Amino acid sequence: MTTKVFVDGQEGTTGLRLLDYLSARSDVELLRIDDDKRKDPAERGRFLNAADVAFLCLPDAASREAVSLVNNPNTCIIDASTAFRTDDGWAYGLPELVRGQRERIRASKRIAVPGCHASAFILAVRPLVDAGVLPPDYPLSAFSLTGYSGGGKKMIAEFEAGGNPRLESPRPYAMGLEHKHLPEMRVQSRLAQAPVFSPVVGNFFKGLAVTVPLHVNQLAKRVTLADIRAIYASHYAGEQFIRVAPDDGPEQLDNGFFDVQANNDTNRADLFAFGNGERIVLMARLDNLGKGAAGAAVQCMNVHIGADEATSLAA
Ligand SMILES: NC(=O)C1=CN([C@@H]2O[C@H](COP(=O)(O)OP(=O)(O)OC[C@H]3O[C@@H](n4cnc5c(N)ncnc54)[C@H](OP(=O)(O)O)[C@@H]3O)[C@@H](O)[C@H]2O)C=CC1
Ligand SMILES: CC(=O)N[C@@H](CCC(=O)OP(=O)(O)O)C(=O)O
Repeated sequence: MTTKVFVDGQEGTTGLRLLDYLSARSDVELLRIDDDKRKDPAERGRFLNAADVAFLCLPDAASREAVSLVNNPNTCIIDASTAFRTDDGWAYGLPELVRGQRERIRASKRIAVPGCHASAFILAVRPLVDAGVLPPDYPLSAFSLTGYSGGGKKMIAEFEAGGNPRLESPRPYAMGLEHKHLPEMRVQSRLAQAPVFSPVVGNFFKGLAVTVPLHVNQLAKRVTLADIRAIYASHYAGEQFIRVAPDDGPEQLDNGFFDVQANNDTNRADLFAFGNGERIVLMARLDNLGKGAAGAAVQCMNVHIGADEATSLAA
């Protein structure tokens, strides 16, 4: 039996990537809207209601509109936008979050795909909160290094047009400390307050790494780097898309340098703990268009329809 799939936002960065993943699949029938009607709400509504799975790869407002157009109770919506990620009526689309999350994704007809920075942050932080190491009221901060494809078509065009020397060096942004991923970071990590979060976009297409600094003497209990790696290994035991770095050796660091792009073209997230025993940084790395967006959306569909979770995805 094939699954009828519609991608609303098929011409955008995430939408095009999703179509790449899906077009090779024999278990999926892609419903394609005519290009000149792709922003026509009536036509979108027809396609959304004809789909078993509808991916929304749209700005938040257009996602909300798409949801309002769906009246078929069988249509499962998998939304890549920020609109519903902390909404109780939606399953958070991170199957590895905690035991039981896959069942939520399987059972729900409304699935919100996590933000790219948020995915990395939550994967690094949530296990330590659940293990009682990181107090929920710890004053966390974090920064993220990301490729420019995270900014969608507009930012890609700016970087690729060339001729702007200001885009050559890394650019910190969201300086008002109100980045749109803060609510999901707080809620899905079970923190009392949002972190001070500073993203930095660099002159490379894709790849993302979030860094979370910790003072060991401020934690609820003293832990070593090995303890943190063991907590990760236990939390993510059996997870094919999560890799826990076992040490800080040359496999993890290239002459002491960290490679932000090493997970590109995979759906994998790598987790690290570095430091000197007193001062620690947690790091999580992923492809912002893979596990950070389209890969995660496909993984959610695989879980929801009961397909092999790795179909179309590289670990
Ligand atoms: N890029 C990334 O790394 C990630 C993005 N996301 C999220 O995914 C969503 C899409 O992002 P991204 O692909 O980067 O964005 P893009 O700007 O690349 O693409 C958005 C697409 O939506 C189309 N669109 C806009 N309004 C409407 C409408 N009313 N009806 C139908 N189509 C519409 C746009 O059309 P047009 O081509 O005419 O502009 C465009 O093709 C966003 O919510 C974003 O937050 C999530 C995770 C990561
Ligand atoms: C470089 C850049 O601008 N990145 C985007 C994040 C893209 C993403 O994953 O977030 P959403 O799914 O919430 O869009 C940003 O920081 O807003």
